[in-house]
Amino acid sequence: MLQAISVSKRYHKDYVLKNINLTLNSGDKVGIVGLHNSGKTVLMKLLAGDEKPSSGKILIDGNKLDKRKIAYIPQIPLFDPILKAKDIIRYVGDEEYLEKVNIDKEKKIKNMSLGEKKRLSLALSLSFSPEYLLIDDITMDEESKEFFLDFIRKFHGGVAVSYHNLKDVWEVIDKIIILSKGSISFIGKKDDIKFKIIKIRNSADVLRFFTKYYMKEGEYVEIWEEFSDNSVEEKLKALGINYDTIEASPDEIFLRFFA
Ligand SMILES: Nc1ncnc2c1ncn2[C@@H]1O[C@H](COP(=O)(O)OP(=O)(O)OP(=O)(O)O)[C@@H](O)[C@H]1O
Repeated sequence: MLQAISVSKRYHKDYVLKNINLTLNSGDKVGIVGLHNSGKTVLMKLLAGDEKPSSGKILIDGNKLDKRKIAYIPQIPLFDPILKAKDIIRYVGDEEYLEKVNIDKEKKIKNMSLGEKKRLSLALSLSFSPEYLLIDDITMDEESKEFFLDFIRKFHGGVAVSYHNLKDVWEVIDKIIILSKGSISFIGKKDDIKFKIIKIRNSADVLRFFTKYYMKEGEYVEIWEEFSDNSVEEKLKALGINYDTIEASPDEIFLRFFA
């Protein structure tokens, strides 16, 4: 169990993370999403033990963080550009780990794509048999991205992957954390973030009855309702108003309510 307990982080006077509480259990696959500058990278660094919180604690199984239990893939891994993959892996293990991440041992860092550097970073951690995998951002070449998504699917420990949308990680995650300006604005299972959009052709009647809901005027009125809630639809039926219902995509929901 990797935990953040009341974690805040500030640089000088500015708080970039505020009172973060989260638990990553073995087997959890969590997508951490947020807009640019919402705090994803800082949170990953703290969970990985690369930086210390200004207040609060990061614990692993109730104890002080043990970095060897965590494979942390930074947003941009930094290696000496003149070295080859085999020179780097030599510090921690043998070249079999390079084969596991499909990296040519003779390839120089300066000739690697960002995705390849991230795969090399993973190879370094694999030698420790990590229990948790933290991947900061999956912006990378398609081959590397597919590699990481597949790795997440097969990994038995706990995974947290950060990104700026849910769509690209949706298939491999089962939980969601949304960061907004350094705070958690949503935490829950994938099923907890379901909304439907009820579309009604604009009419004075509809506006009169539903002023308290989130609406967009135009040709259609849109009313957003949580999936489990049927009160708007029941009211529309009672009033004899025709409507269509569509499911909002997870990213529409994230951007509209939690970003
Ligand atoms: N070392 C630092 N010193 C000062 N401010 C920092 C430092 N590191 C991060 N920040 C600030 O913390 C905030 C959150 O940054 P962070 O990189 O975690 O965002 P992010 O969600 O990962 O963004 P992106 O999607 O662009 O990667 C930003 O305002 C950033 O400028």
